Amino acid sequence: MDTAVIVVAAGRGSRMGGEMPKQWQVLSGKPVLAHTLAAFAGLRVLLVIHPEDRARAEAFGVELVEGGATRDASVLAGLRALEGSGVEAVLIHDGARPLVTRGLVDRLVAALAVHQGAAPALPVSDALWRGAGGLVAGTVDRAGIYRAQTPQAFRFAPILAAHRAHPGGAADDVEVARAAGLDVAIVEGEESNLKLTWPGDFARAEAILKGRTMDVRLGNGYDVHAFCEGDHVWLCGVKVPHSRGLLGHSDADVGMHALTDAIYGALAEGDIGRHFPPSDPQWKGAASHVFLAHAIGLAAERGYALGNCDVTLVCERPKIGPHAVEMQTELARIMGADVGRVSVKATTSERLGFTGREEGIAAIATATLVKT
Ligand SMILES: Nc1ccn([C@@H]2O[C@H](COP(=O)(O)OP(=O)(O)OP(=O)(O)O)[C@@H](O)[C@H]2O)c(=O)n1
Ligand SMILES: C[C@](O)(CO)[C@H](O)COP(=O)(O)O
Repeated sequence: MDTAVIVVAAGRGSRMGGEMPKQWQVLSGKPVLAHTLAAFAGLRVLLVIHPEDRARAEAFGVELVEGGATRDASVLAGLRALEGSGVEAVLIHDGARPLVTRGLVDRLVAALAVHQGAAPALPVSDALWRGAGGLVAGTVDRAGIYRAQTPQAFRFAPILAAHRAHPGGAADDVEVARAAGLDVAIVEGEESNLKLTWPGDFARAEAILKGRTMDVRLGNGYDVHAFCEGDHVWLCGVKVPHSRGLLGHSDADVGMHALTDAIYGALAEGDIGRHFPPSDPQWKGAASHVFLAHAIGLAAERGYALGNCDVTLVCERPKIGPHAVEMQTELARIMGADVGRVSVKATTSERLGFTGREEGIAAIATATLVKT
């Protein structure tokens, strides 16, 4: 199913307090929302913001839409913005839940194959009381009582219709869905997936992040393509005019192939040939962004985001320098990564060897993947 994510972040965080709304405050060195968005790397993300936050939100490089005065209104603004885009499923997530994991996201998406909705929750384990005037006034039966979390996942058309029909004031999107008669499966939530609500929650979140073990993977890739007749070459997603072309089963983008193999390498997942066999005619002439998007998507499925990558093109000509920034920008766009994490550079081989004789272009790439 074509899936998008709506991250609602238009609230003002009145219970948290502070100089700026909680989703913009710093948690372990970066804004809360930067943690939240990292969990959805590789997916289409729509960030619902307060109009006052537009300037700082633009730095994330995701689609933005302005929210409303209530959470319901903000979710509806996000759903409306996705209408007509072909999205079939949507995950609706609180920007104020920065510790969501990719594993939870995957379990929710899987549940949507059999249900109209799926949402994470944990059973209540403490006794529940009713209180009045500072005294215990009664006990509430906790059997079958759950603590609801987000992301809450739905098939797109029914949840849009449900939100349109709802009068407002719902606690969450599951309440809206159920009011419209949708079935919503309970998926096991995660204790760490807390919502930053009160001042003490930042310290809890910091402690959880510290406790998550650092898991960094490193991969390398190397590729070569020979020159042939032609008037341009594709390098790192950019069409570069040249007196020759590059020979290959796909578009022969040697830089993007090396980077794709570096990501597969970091995942111990072989190389492009394993996932897109050259013997398969459907990949003939394929644009190489398909391969790179697949590799980074596989990384995201396993819970990894790009740490950084570095591609070196080895050729006498064409000159790469004038195109390097455009190449970095294009690779970052395909991978849903910050452009500051993507490097493209070049070297000649001092006229030595096959690259020196201008028989072809070689590329090497390194990539790190970081567990989110
Ligand atoms: N008008 C609103 C209100 C809330 N939210 C978002 O909904 C999520 C959950 O809401 P909550 O924790 O209640 O956030 P706030 O409304 O910001 O907090 P408070 O109620 O303390 O003001 C948050 O990510 C928040 O930014 C939103 O997008 N639009
Ligand atoms: C949607 C939600 O996170 C589910 O637990 C929650 O209901 C929203 O937060 P609020 O504190 O109720 O506004």
